[in-house]
Amino acid sequence: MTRTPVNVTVTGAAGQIGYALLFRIASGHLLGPDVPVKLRLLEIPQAVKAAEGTAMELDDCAFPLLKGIDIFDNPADGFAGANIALLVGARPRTAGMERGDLLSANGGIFKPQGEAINAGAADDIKVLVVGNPANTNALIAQQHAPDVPAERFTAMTRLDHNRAISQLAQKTGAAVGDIAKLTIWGNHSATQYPDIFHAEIAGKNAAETVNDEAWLADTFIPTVAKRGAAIIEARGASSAASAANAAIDHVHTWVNGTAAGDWTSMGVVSDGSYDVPAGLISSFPVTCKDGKWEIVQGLAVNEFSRGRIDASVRELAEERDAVRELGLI
Ligand SMILES: NC(=O)c1ccc[n+]([C@@H]2O[C@H](COP(=O)([O-])OP(=O)(O)OC[C@H]3O[C@@H](n4cnc5c(N)ncnc54)[C@H](O)[C@@H]3O)[C@@H](O)[C@H]2O)c1
Ligand SMILES: O=C(O)C[C@H](O)C(=O)O
Repeated sequence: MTRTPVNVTVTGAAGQIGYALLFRIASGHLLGPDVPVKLRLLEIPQAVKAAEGTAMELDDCAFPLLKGIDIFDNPADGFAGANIALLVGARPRTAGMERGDLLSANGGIFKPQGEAINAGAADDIKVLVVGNPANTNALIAQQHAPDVPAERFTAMTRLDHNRAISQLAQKTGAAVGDIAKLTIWGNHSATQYPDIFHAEIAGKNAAETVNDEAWLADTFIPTVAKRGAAIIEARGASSAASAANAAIDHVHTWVNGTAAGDWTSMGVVSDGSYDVPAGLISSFPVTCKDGKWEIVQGLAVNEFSRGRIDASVRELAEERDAVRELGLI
């Protein structure tokens, strides 16, 4: 049976994450080896020519699953009929820019994109926001798409999740595949909280296995939370291939489900679980099944974790209040 191709819109397609992402989507890593895709690349007018160059390279790969590439310079056309939308393009922070300026500049991008998704995306649209500040950009887009169920808007903390697994594997000598139930809570920022108290290494509790609270507080958490800045310092540019890989992981898990006995981390609209104010887009432990996510319930939150979750959630609330004051939501 021939499947109808899935329309995947990628914004910021000519950027560095876009370049690392598009070839993996086209080769079947996003949705699976049997799912044909059509790519819809959205860029600003000045970058359309570069996106055309990437499209030429995609053609040159002769990917059997790639059924078409269209390039747009406006959100209305870019999101028309989209089943999956990866919102990567964003305004980076430049020297001297205050947080309010950054939120305002990104509001100018994510408000019209939310409106365009509301107006023209497919009924089953799923949105992943990668562009920073990812959680608050997702909130802005979601608030401007009132006809789309709020749970379809998510923000990426899978890169943080993967980073934390890798750090824990290096500390313990475990295989990454043996690590499960790790959680990133809160914001995709330096306040995020990578939590190993419920994590397991080959079925054994990770925090008990590590048994080193000083390492947890002084090495593990800051290393994971500041990894983005460390990559920028080392590479002279922000993470690209690992960010693209995490975006692939996020959507693949959302669509195809979490493994039995495991969960993942996603920035999702809070329903008030774990005392995170309802409506904020915060990272939680989630399971996915049949294309839907659910927050893992009933985890005990100790004092160590509580203060760190609260601090990151406070930052999210401040960002929400700032974009509200700017009239962006
Ligand atoms: N959530 C995460 O874990 C994570 C990780 C890494 C990077 N990021 C963020 O992802 C974003 C993209 O990173 P990059 O390295 O690809 O940046 P980049 O500067 O290389 O590319 C961004 C692209 O977005 C395009 N763009 C800007 N405004 C647009 C708009 N309104 N519509 C469509 N396209 C637009 C630009 O023309 C550019 O081609 C940044 O905000 C970065 O901070 C997030
Ligand atoms: O682009 C950044 O500021 C860093 C990025 O979000 C990352 O976590 O690598």
